[in-house]
Formats: sequence, structure tokens, C-alpha cells
Amino acid sequence: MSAVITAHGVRRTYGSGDKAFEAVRGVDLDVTEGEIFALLGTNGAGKTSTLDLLEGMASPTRGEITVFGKDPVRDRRLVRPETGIMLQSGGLPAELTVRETLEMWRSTSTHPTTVDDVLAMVGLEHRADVRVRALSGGEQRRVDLACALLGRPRLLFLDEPTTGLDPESRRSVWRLLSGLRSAGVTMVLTTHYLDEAEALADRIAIMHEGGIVRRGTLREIVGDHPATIAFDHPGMPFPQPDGAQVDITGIRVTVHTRNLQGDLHTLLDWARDQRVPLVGLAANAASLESVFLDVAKDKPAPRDTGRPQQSPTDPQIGALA
Ligand SMILES: Nc1ncnc2c1ncn2[C@@H]1O[C@H](COP(=O)(O)OP(=O)(O)OP(=O)(O)O)[C@@H](O)[C@H]1O
Repeated sequence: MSAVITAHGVRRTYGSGDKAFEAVRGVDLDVTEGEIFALLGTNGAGKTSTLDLLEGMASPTRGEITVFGKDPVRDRRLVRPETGIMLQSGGLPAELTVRETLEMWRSTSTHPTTVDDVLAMVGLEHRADVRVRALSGGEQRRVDLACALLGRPRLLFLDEPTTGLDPESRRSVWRLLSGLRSAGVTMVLTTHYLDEAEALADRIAIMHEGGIVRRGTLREIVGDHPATIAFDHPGMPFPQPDGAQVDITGIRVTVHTRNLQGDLHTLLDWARDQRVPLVGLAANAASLESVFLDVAKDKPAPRDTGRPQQSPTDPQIGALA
């Protein structure tokens, strides 16, 4: 599979002088043809700033990006007809009907599909003659998606595509995106919904403070992360499994382990032999949520299974590495 997007050492600074703020701090990534690539991260991590650069809406302050082998800013006229963009807030004209809005967008596309086609794809046929201002937030989001699909894109950028949608509508958008992937469309999406990334993404990158701090398939990201065994302190010395990290907060003991089954056995065997109950025992395998929360807490943990992205002296990443 060929790379549809490549980014090397990409940085983005807003403002200048005393007011300069570096929102993207040395991002490397590649997106392969036909995959769904999810960018996750805390608020302000730099997801939208990165997406803007990949979309060619702005040039990086430093670094290089290619989309279909071209520069998305310099070669915009070649790249743009192949891409669909769903921004975080669409800003659609409120007074136009859904159909008028889509007709307007259609007239700007190079090789568009029909308005009826996209209305059916996003499930809004019955709202075609309603003004945009009268739509619910979730329906407006679906019009944003319909606009992004009108040009029959080979590459779709989706910035929080299901924010504001009810659970059933979210699932119908997931089905639509899965179908587009099966048809060969490549997608880059940002989301705050971890279940969305779990359900859809072939690969995930988690951003924090402008850099990618974890990346890989769901299995790779979660597999790199320790499981936990928690229980109330038994009031006497208990076995500390080899290689596990044990935290004690008040009476609560948390064992962080990469050998959940073995260490759980050790603790349970010990408790049985000692006739000690392990009160409040809870064993949890690592999950995308636990990885994400760890990143958000800025906890030290092994960073990123992909290529090195920042110099070892980069202060932001130094805090995480
Ligand atoms: N035009 C701008 N001028 C100055 N700073 C900006 C600008 N746009 C974004 N920023 C800052 O850059 C950082 C990254 O913002 P960005 O919107 O890329 O994050 P995000 O990960 O998409 O966040 P969210 O999940 O909240 O949408 C934030 O600190 C934000 O305040």
C-alpha cells in the first residue's frame, strides 16, 4: 500500500515574537492508502492545527508534508479535487435549505456526485427542503459531512465528525465511513470519542502538547501499556511481583503490571495461603482509555512506537519520555 500522506518534522507556530506559540512540535506521520487514521489527544494538543496543515489550509513553519506525493499548499489545484474536508464547525449559511447548500457546494466540485446521492449517504433525504438554521446540531453535522463527500474524494479529512450526534446517528456515520474505506477512500479523523477510534481506526496517533506521544494499531498502543491490579492494603506485607510497579494511595494498593494473569495468580495464591481477603480486588487489562488518561496526566511512560520525532532535548517530550 502506498503512502497517501507523509509528514516529516512538521512544526506550526502561531503569532511571533513574545506572542509566538508552537502548537505543533515536530510531528512525523504517514497515512497509507485505504486506511482510517485517527488523531486523538487532549484539548489543545494540536490535532486541528496538524489537520489544517495536512489539508493544505496553512504551511508548516518547519518540516515537509506530501499528499498524493504533492505539496498540499503549493500544488493545491492538483490535490484539492481529490480531498474532502469536514471542518470542526462547518459555518454553513443558515438561510439556505439543505438542498440549496449542497447544490452550492456541488457547483465548486470538479467531479461531483449528485445531491440526492449524498443526502441518502448521510440519511438526510427527508430534511432536504429544511433551512439549515432549523436543523438540529447533529443534522447540521451530517450536512457538513455531505459537503465533504460531494466531490467523491479519495482522501477525507474529518475533524470530530460525530460530535453532537446521538448514539444511533454516530453508528450510522461509522457504518458510512467503514463503507467508504471498503471502497478505497483514505481517511484522517480527529475525535474525542475513544470508542470511535476503537471502532473505526486502523491506526491511531495520540497527541499531547504538540507532539505524537503514542502511535500504532489499537493492539500495539494498548499492548505497550501496563494492566492494573488494585485492592485495599491487607495490613501486612504482601508479595510485590517482579517487574511490577506498586503505588499505595491511602489504603488503596495499585499494582501496574505487564503480566496480569501471572501476578494476579501470585497475589491470589498468597491471599489464600495467608487466609487474607483482598478487599475491593479489581483487575483491569490496559485499554485505550487507560493509555489516554496516562498521557493526559503527563505520566512518564514509554513513548511512541514509531519513528523518533523530536530531538532528545525537546522540552515538551522530555517531560513525557
Ligand atoms: N489561530 C491560532 N492562534 C493562536 N493559537 C492558536 C490558534 N489556533 C490554535 N491555537 C492554539 O494551538 C493549540 C492547539 O490547538 P488545536 O485547535 O490544534 O488543538 P486540538 O487538539 O484540535 O484541540 P481541541 O481538541 O480542543 O479541538 C491550542 O493551545 C490553541 O489555543
